[in-house]
Parts: sequence; structure tokens; C-alpha cells
Amino acid sequence: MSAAEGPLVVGVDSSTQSTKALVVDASTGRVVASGQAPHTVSSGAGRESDPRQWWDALCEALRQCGDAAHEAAAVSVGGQQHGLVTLDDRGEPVRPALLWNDVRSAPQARRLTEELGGAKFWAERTGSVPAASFTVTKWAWLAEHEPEAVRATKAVRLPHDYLTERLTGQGTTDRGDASGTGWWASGTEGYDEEILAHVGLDPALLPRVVRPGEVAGTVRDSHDLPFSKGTLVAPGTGDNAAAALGLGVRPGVPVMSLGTSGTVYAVSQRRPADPSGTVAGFADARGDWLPLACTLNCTLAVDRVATLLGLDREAVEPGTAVTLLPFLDGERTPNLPNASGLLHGLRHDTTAGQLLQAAYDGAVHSLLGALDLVLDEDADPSAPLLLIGGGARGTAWQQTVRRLSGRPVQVPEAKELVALGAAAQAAGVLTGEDPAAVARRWNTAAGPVLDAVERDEETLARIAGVLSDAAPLLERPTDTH
Ligand SMILES: Nc1ncnc2c1ncn2[C@@H]1O[C@H](COP(=O)(O)OP(=O)(O)O)[C@@H](O)[C@H]1O
Ligand SMILES: O=C(CO)[C@@H](O)[C@H](O)COP(=O)(O)O
Repeated sequence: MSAAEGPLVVGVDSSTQSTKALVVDASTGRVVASGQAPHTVSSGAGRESDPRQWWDALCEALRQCGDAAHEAAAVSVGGQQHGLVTLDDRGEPVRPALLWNDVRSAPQARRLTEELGGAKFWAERTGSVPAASFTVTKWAWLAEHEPEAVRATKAVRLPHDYLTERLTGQGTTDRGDASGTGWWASGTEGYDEEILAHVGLDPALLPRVVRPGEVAGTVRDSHDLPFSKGTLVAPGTGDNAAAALGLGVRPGVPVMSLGTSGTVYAVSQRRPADPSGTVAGFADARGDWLPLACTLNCTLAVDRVATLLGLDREAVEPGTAVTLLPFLDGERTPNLPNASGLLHGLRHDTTAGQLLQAAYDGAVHSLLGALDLVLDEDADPSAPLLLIGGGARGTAWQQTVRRLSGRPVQVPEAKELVALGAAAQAAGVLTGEDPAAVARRWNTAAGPVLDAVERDEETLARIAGVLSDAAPLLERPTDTH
């Protein structure tokens, strides 16, 4: 491998299923080394992970990168959004982190919305109506179910804050990830003392919000760290905001990410405030906004259906009249936290491949229903939809999105856009450049464009009809939730 042209930077993606690290040449965007290590998530009623696993996975991913990681001049961490990390007076986790896809706090989400002025108040104040994913609802759940854990908590962090703090020794976060907590006011860009007081959370337990482009700290002096002492640490951000940086998207360009979560989003210059709660009004990591809708059931749910059917994930067959709502984990978009999977229209001649196609259709329908809502009036309706995340590598995913969206679909060749976005942010703190401009210089969004095909309105209408007719069933809790 030829020598790097510029300084090396490291971008980290600590997402739900694994941590990935890339060592990138800041001049060219060439990936010099990469590593990946998995995490586990609890099953059953909740979704929890021990934050120490994320740190171990980060160290393992960097070990796989070899010496290049130690040569890096700057590093940045992107992480799964919303997770509630509670630390004690020694900086150790009080309990496992409550993750974004843990729906146990749905009653607290409903209650908080009602207690503090309703959906319109929350949308205007924080940009979002809190769903069970939001950190504020998890804190309220913890206060109700484990008050001793709340009493032992001396610091509250998000996943990317936790990892950044282990590198720098300082508690910091950024506006992108802070905007997914439910206690960050999007109008004033600061912590919302009224909301914090309402849920009994002392603002002194929260990290400092580092500005875009500001250095969060430097790697501290410790023998067991995977970087050299003094390496610059960028603010980091949530994984969706990091991917938006990694693609270098301009306002109005639609992105769909297919991973553990499914997301649709676009950068916007207008501060979002959707009182219906479908669109979360996140901040991006630069100074703009990132209206976004998120589903809880995406690649894992469809893979689970494939496994149940004994099929490879690509073994789909067309011509299905079956509707499968793959809400195996409850759902956030549409807001049905108690839902479970639902199958309708099964016949003697339905094939296993058609059932699998129905699972893809159900998962993509939820995301496309929100796509127009995240795009503001300036968005170009004919712009290709950028398809990213692990699922974007799959032909069945690509073809389902193409058929149900009726849009051209562009699949970037770069695989790890969250880690690349973090790397671009790290490069930005070194050179003073805008990270999105760095990513555009690196040409990270380049990839084949699949032409638009006629939108399959019949399938979309059939799924919408089943969703509406089955509403009472989908709102009813099942035994395991
Ligand atoms: N070639 C592929 N085709 C379809 N799906 C894939 C492929 N490779 C990986 N995946 C899916 O991608 C998912 C992981 O995506 P990723 O974006 O890394 O997730 P996360 O960031 O949520 O941890 C896995 O659940 C897997 O089902
Ligand atoms: O909750 C959201 C967005 O609001 C999720 O998108 C999480 O940020 C998890 O991301 P992945 O692990 O699926 O990438």
C-alpha cells in the first residue's frame, strides 16, 4: 500500500450491532486501514447493552487497524443515538445503557408529552415530540423503575459521549446528538431547564455541548489507550448526523439508511417542528438541521423473517398479495410501540419467497410514508435517493426501495458512511475545513444510480389499508411486551 499523502485521521461508527473504525488519509479520503468488532444487545422486553462492550469493541476495531491508528492526528466518534448511559462517581456504568430501540418507556413518552403542554409544545421547544426512543423518556422510566440507579448516577451520557470521554477524560457532546435527548431546546441551542427539572435531572450531570469545528479534547496520557497521547478528538455526533457529514449532502437531498434502524432524512436550513411526531427535528453536526424519521424494524426484522422461512435474504419472489407488517420490536414510525408483526392475505398458493418480499415491502413502506415529510419545499423531487447502511448492499432492498419509491436510487460505493463522516469531522478539526466539504472532496457519495421505475401504487395502497384496518390490533400489547 502506498504512503499516505496527508495526515491520517480515524473515524469511528459505534452503532447498535458493532463498532467500525476507519483510518483515512485526510488529503484523499483513501481508507488506509479498517476494523470491526460486534456488540451484544439484550433480548426480551428491553434492549440494553453494557457501554464497556462498546469500548472493548472500539479497542479491538483499532487493533485490527494496526499501527496506522497510532499515527492518526485526529479522531472522531459517531454513535447510535439516544441511548441512556448512566455513570457513577468513578465513571463506571451504573447499569447497562437503555438503547434507542427499547420501547419500555412508551408510557413515559405519552405521559411527558401530556404533562408538559402537549405535542405542539415539545415540537416547538425541542424540535421533536418524544417517542420511546428519546433519552428523556428513558430517564423517566429509570426514575420510576430503578430509583436506586438514578440516585447512584453522577453523570448522564449518550453512547458517543461515553466513548469520547474515555479518550479525553472530559464530558462532552455535540448539538447533533444532544438534539435527540428531548432535553435540548432547538430554539436556544442549550439544555432546557424546565424539561430537566420536570424529570428531576440535574443539568450538572450533563456533558458540555461542544460547537461544530471545536476540539472536544486530546487523547489523555494513559498506557492502555488505542491512540497516541495528544491526538486531537473532534466533537463526534450521532450516527445519522455522521452519515450526513460522510455523504457531504447538501440541503434537500434525501437519504435512506437501512441498518438495525431504518431512517430517512435530509439536511435542512429550516428548524423542524413537526407536532405529529413523525419527523424528529434533529440538529445536524454543522449548524443546520436534520429532519429525520426512524423505524425500529429494518434489516434485523427482514433477516429474521428470512430465517424463519429458511430462505436466503435475497430469495424473494414477486407477485405477492400478502401484507406483512414486520413490527417485531414494536414500531416508532408509525408510532405503535406495542405492535408485533402482522400477516394478512395468506393463501394456499402463497410462496415463501413472496412472504419474504412482503416483509421487505412492509419495512420500506414505513420509511417511504415519512420521506415527503422530512423533505422541505425546496427539495428537488427528482433527486436520487441515496441508499446507505448494511442493507443497501442487498439487491432485494435496492429493488424494493426503487419499486415502492418510484425515484432513482443511488448506492454509494463507500460502505461505512458513518465512520467516514466521523473521519471527515476529525479532518475538519485539523484543517479548519467544513467536514461536509471534506467528504465532497473525498467523493464519498459516488456510486451507481439505478433509474426510476414506475411506483407500485397498488402495493403501497394495500399496505396502508391493512395498517389502518388493523389499528386496534397493532395498539394492543402482546404478552412479551
Ligand atoms: N449484503 C447485504 N445484503 C442485505 N443486508 C445486509 C448485507 N450486508 C449486511 N446487511 C444487513 O446490514 C445490517 C447491518 O447494517 P449496519 O448499517 O451496519 O447496522 P447498524 O449500523 O445498525 O449496526 C445487518 O442487520 C444485515 O442484515
Ligand atoms: O434512533 C435512531 C435515530 O433516531 C437510530 O437511527 C439509532 O441512531 C440507531 O442507529 P443504527 O445502529 O441502526 O445505525
